[in-house]
Amino acid sequence: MSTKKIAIIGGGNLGSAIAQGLLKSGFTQAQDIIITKRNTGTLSHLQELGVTIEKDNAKAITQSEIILVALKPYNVKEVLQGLKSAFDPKRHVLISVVTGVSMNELEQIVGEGMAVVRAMPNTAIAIQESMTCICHKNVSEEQVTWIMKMFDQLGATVSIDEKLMDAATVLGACGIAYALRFIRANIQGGIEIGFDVRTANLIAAQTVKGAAELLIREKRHPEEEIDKVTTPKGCTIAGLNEMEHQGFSSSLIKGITVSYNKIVKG
Ligand SMILES: NC(=O)C1=CN([C@@H]2O[C@H](COP(=O)(O)OP(=O)(O)OC[C@H]3O[C@@H](n4cnc5c(N)ncnc54)[C@H](OP(=O)(O)O)[C@@H]3O)[C@@H](O)[C@H]2O)C=CC1
Ligand SMILES: O=C(O)[C@@H]1CCC=N1
Repeated sequence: MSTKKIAIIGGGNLGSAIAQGLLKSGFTQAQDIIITKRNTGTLSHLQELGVTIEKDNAKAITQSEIILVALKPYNVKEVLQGLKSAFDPKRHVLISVVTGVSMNELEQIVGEGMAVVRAMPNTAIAIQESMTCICHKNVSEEQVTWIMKMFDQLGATVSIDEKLMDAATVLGACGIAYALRFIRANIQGGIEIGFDVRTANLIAAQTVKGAAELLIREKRHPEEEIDKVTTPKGCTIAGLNEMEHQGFSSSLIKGITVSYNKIVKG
């Protein structure tokens, strides 16, 4: 358990999910989390758990050591500029989960020499099942150890070069939406061939979980596992080939590159 106080600036979808994951993990106690947003009404579920809800960002920052910024990319610079005087490079570590804003840009806004971390988690962080990619600047060894320990409580963590952060955003953070859409399509198909929606949901989700676990636990390549399922002249290969004729893999690869270009080119 950590006693460092964490301020989450921007308690929206991801900011709240991080607070939930931190509480579930036991890494941080509710009294050591402050979460901010302007319309605080949506944070009552966290308030009930003992988290401090705050409208005043500067107050949250001065009361904390770890400042986790989960604002939208379009207002993060303006909001942080207004908070510059609240930041203390000797005391604070700034962790940004904001898409497309570099560590240099963040450092320029909050102050030269500030310990800056970029982390790219996904919304499964709420249940400690995130994939989080991390890079950092001006961060001491002790701070890195602490940060990795925190994110390790919230799922899997990998350190990457900052130049891969946009790619990490697409594959890991957007990726959860792509995976969910895949599951939804399976549910729709499952209903068409006879299942009620709840049963189809369970079968589709557990099947995807099992497939993922085979890759994660056994460190296998997908095609190695697919080969075990595709009986010659069987129904799996017939379905798979039809999916490929319809552009299944191609549509995913194209979607991923469009998503990436949206971050890089705007
Ligand atoms: N959602 C996701 O799955 C992921 C998102 N990200 C990144 O995380 C960031 C947040 O995304 P997401 O949570 O989806 O966005 P949200 O819009 O849900 O959250 C942003 C929050 O910031 C609050 N906010 C706006 N202005 C201020 C302010 N001046 N002070 C304090 N809070 C403020 C807003 O609430 P209010 O208007 O009430 O103030 C809002 O709830 C983005 O940069 C996104 O790119 C990264 C990975 C995954
Ligand atoms: O869609 C978005 O822009 C954000 C970034 C990653 C997930 N959601």
